[in-house]
Amino acid sequence: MVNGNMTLHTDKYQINMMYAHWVNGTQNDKAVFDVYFRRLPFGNGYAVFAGLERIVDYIRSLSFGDEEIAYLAEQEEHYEPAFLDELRRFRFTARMDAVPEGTIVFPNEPLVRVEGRIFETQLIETAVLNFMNYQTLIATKASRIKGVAGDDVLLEFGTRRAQEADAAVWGARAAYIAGFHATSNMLAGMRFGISTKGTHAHAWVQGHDTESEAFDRYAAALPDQVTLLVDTYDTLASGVPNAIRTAKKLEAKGKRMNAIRLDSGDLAFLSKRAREMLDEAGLPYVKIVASNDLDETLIFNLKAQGARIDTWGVGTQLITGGSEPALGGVYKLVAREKDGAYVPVIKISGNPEKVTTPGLKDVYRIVNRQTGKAEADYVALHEEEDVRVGKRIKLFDPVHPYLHKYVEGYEARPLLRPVFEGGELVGDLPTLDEIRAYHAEQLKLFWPEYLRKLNPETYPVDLSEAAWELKMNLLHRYTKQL
Ligand SMILES: Nc1ncnc2c1ncn2[C@@H]1O[C@H](COP(=O)(O)OP(=O)(O)OP(=O)(O)O)[C@@H](O)[C@H]1O
Ligand SMILES: O=P(O)(O)OC[C@H]1O[C@H](OP(=O)(O)OP(=O)(O)O)[C@H](O)[C@@H]1O
Ligand SMILES: O=C(O)c1cccnc1
Repeated sequence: MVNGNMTLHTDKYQINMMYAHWVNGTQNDKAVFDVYFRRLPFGNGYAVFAGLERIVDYIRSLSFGDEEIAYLAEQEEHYEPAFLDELRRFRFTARMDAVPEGTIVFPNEPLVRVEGRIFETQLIETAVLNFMNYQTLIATKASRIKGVAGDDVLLEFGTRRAQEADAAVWGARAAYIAGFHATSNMLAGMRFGISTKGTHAHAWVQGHDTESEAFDRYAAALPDQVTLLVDTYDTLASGVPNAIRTAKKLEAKGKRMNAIRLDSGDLAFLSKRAREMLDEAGLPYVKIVASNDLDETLIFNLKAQGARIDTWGVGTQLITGGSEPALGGVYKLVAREKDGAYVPVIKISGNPEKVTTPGLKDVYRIVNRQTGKAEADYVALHEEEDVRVGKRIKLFDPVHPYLHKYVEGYEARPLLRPVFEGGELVGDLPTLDEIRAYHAEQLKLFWPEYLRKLNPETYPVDLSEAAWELKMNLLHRYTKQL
């Protein structure tokens, strides 16, 4: 884990901009930033928002101490002593709103909104994105795996392959949010209260004269949690028969063996055959755990092949994001204070997807009262009343505005909730188990078409007419100036 003061866990350009604001006397001007991502990972139809708890921990501990100040002074001779004194007095006094962890989220909607002095709101960009991008990516991958595993047990085994310690520990938490049952990482277990599970490695078997001696000794040491790894030499010829013998000895002592673990070879064939052998030996209660570079595609295929696997141990492909190593979340300025009031700002790009949506905005989940299902997310300017009071609104696709419909009688659920006000945390954060339960509940809000793993339907994220017009007006203003 990155230990100690994380205040300098930021890009140098943030400190440079803070300095330039300070030099120009604009450091107290207010600014509004939106955090969002533009593209869903893994071809999935949704993402699972995670990372807020770490963001909150980080913000609450922000402070430039002697070591940080001395380092900055040494790094940049232009940083004047009075600027460094200002940093010493730094306190986070801004407002932050965010969607709760575990929320199902979509591209181009604000997930975190930060509003306050530019001096503070600029500093935190890097760390906020770092935490949110990684944890949201892993929670989303875990959710895909959970989606195919159904009620089977899912164990997070990734630590040894994670991109270093923080990723392992926070990744284990993200996986748990999305429905994993336990982790092998003891630090994650201790820190977050996630249940921990473990079998044994090949080294245990290799470290004995015979496989059966290894199994018996392990069972004698931990008789209530015996899961034996059966593939060190030959799964069907020696591993499973030896495990059966050990299970019978345990029965004689009034104990029941938990499981065997398969870690190589054809997992469908081996699990079916091992199941038969265990059943024939009168051990129907002994479960089968499988591991070996598993991901959602393999688990789906193994189930389709009729594999008799009860528990899936998933490591590398989960904790690293597998095919997608990063979520591309961004932190964009959407309004700034001018003459005491907010003015919306825009970032223009040749790529229409990269044009930002200006203004202080809220996002609502529009839920159909008849079906209880979410119809669209609706991004509106903060001052707009219609959606808040349930008036008729126009839902249209911002890329193809002619595709539209009107809705009324809906329920509009605000997604952004206050997290900090005046720099103070608003209320308690939910517990990890509350987050996990909330996430599972959230999934029921969506039609299965949006949740399927392969070629899901695109869930609409719409702009209000006012938000769309503001965007178009600013676009035209700046393109005309060019
Ligand atoms: N029935 C199956 N259908 C599809 N993929 C499978 C099946 N059984 C196993 N796999 C996957 O195939 C990949 C290769 O497994 P395999 O055991 O052949 O090679 P390996 O990992 O090199 O084995 P070992 O650990 O003995 O070196 C793994 O990701 C494994 O999960
Ligand atoms: O396969 P993953 O999803 O990453 O799950 C974790 C892997 O870690 C262990 O293997 P080990 O470190 O001994 O390496 P190996 O089995 O790949 O040789 C375990 O036996 C799993 O195979
Ligand atoms: O407990 C296990 O079987 C385990 C833990 C971490 C990695 N691979 C396997």
